[in-house]
Amino acid sequence: MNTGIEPAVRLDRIGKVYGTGPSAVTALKDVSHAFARGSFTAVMGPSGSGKTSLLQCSAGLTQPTSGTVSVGGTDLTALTEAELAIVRRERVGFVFQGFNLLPALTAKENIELPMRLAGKRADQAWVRELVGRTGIAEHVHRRPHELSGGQQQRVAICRALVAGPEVVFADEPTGSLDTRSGQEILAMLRLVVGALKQTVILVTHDATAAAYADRVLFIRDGEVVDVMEEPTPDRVAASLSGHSGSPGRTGPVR
Ligand SMILES: Nc1ncnc2c1ncn2[C@@H]1O[C@H](COP(=O)(O)OP(=O)(O)OP(=O)(O)O)[C@@H](O)[C@H]1O
Repeated sequence: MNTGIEPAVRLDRIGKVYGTGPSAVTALKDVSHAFARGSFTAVMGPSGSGKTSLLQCSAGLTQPTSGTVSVGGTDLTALTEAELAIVRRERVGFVFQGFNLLPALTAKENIELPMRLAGKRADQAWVRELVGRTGIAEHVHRRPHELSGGQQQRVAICRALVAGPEVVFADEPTGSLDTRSGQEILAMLRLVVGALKQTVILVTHDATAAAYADRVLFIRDGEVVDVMEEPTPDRVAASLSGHSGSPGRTGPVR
């Protein structure tokens, strides 16, 4: 199962079709990609290109129509809904644009919530390390409305990491933040990848945000059309504008 070289997430020829008959919409076509452990990947593409579908299939939030998805060597497409729910709670972390913190709970209680829901106690040394690394240690007893947007997103990052997930999915995590707070959050995700060897998959529309990643997957019409290694904001922006014509491949599609 977990053989060291097994990627954090492997997509093998996944397709996703919503609906049936004449109204069917094909969101993903035959997508294959291996997300290496400890890597930071951005997923970019025009509106409706399939980014959210890719993320949802990869995270076990929805099943692909064809192909297989493995997280840490476990084939999610072979699991029951109850088994998938355990994978989502214990092996995958999520960070969303809207933070999704519970307003009645303190920051610390929000961070520890996934563990409580799993009937487990959060490892206090790990919680201290997370809040220390994300710079919110002195705010842990505040409730979300007493924190800035950037601080709330740091809390959400700690919550995503508390169970020691194999992969963290971040869907437009800076979408509701000002530029500076957004950059701090992206730097934080970068740090988490570097210091904690965490695997992060980031969906974004923003070339500057994508450039924090190790590589960028460009999606169009449900297909991976380009992979860029060591992206810079300028190269990402140029590649995005190039996609309105023929895609200029900058790396292998795996
Ligand atoms: N539940 C659904 N039922 C039917 N069609 C859907 C559903 N979810 C997504 N789609 C369609 O699948 C295609 C891909 O959608 P998806 O949300 O994955 O794209 P996206 O790249 O994330 O878009 P955006 O950047 O606008 O969020 C679109 O044509 C969309 O309309």
